Amino acid sequence: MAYGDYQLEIYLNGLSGVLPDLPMEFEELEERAKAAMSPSVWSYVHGGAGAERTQRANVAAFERWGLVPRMFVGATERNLEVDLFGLTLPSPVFMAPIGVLGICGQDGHGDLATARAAARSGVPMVASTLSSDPLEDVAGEFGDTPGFFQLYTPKDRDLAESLVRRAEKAGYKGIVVTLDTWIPGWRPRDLATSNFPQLRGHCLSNYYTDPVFRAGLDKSPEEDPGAAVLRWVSTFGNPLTWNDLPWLRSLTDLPLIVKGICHPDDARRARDGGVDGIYCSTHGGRQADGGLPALEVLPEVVDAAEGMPVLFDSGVRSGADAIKALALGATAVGIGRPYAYGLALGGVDGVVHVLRSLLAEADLIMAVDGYPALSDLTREALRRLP
Ligand SMILES: Cc1cc2nc3c(=O)[nH]c(=O)nc-3n(C[C@H](O)[C@H](O)[C@H](O)COP(=O)(O)O)c2cc1C
Ligand SMILES: O=C(O)C(=O)c1ccccc1
Repeated sequence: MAYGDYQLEIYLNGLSGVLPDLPMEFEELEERAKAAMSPSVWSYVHGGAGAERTQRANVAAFERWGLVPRMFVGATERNLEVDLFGLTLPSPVFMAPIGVLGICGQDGHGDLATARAAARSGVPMVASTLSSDPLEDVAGEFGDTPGFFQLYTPKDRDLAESLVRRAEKAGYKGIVVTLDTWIPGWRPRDLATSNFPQLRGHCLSNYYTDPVFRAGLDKSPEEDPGAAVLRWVSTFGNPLTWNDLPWLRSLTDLPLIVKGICHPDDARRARDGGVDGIYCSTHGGRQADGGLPALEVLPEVVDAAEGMPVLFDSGVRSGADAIKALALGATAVGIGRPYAYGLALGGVDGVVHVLRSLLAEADLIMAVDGYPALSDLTREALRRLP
């Protein structure tokens, strides 16, 4: 079945009087998610760093590129399959790590719901270190869809190693190390309401179930939650330098992907340091304001990666956006906030709807514009607007 068939399914349902109960447009998705979320969760998910200029720039950057339509191609069959780290994925789309999925879901188990959506849609989830359910339970819901584990490298190296061992055992297919969040960025919205979910004990399940983390506590997190949170604060973010890359690399034989790379020199150095994938991202503008949009730096990062896979996120809101990132050289494109909104609105169904809609649009653009294969989507297919 082609991804674009979701369109026919929706129209046919309409003939029997059933209209989609989930939004078909991003603006409506956002609006309805806002109503479904508590004000604090909405602020945390929707907000970003500073005046949120980087966040807006990430989205706006897609407007500066346009795909050139090609005719007489007869693109009746599209192939969206992509090979990544020895896996064949059904599409070049994945769910970016989001550390508060637990509290986005209505039952407090949004990480599990997202993993179920991965199982149903075939779209891999990159599970965050910050999770309301342990990484083992999350992986238990993946079905046949591969999953990746995102590591926030703690200062305590034994804890880092323990988390990676657990991820390996649980069957994750790669480790994504996030480099841009060893310290939280300046977020005025959340500062104004002292809104930092982790400090209130949310989403720390991977730590609280970890033997190394627990061994560092006098009392268990159940007995003394306050002390456990303070221990988390003291170990959360390791300000890694290039000197730490050999150690990171030595942690696992799984594919190692570094997230937050936006400079070609950093991409080259990471490549030389033995990573398996580069993840170009500005963390959705949540960490630093006043920066370039991720899409702008993607081509130079791709060039520097010299054929190594480049994952991309930040600002992707539609199938059209995904197509542009792919044409600029991304191997796979990460969806962030949109699926968290889908989760808040409709649980597993909401996430699946957001993913299927995005993939349907991407597939239909490849059909309409005559680019039936991912390999047809090159920089030559795009024109830069003045
Ligand atoms: C609420 C929220 C929590 C996030 N938590 C994490 C996280 O735990 N680990 C991580 O690497 N990135 C995290 N990110 C960043 C995403 O992986 C991704 O880079 C970002 O959402 C992309 O921007 P976009 O959502 O605007 O497209 C988070 C993003 C959001 C919105
Ligand atoms: O909110 C985030 O984007 C995020 O990933 C994070 C995680 C821990 C501390 C600060 C930010």
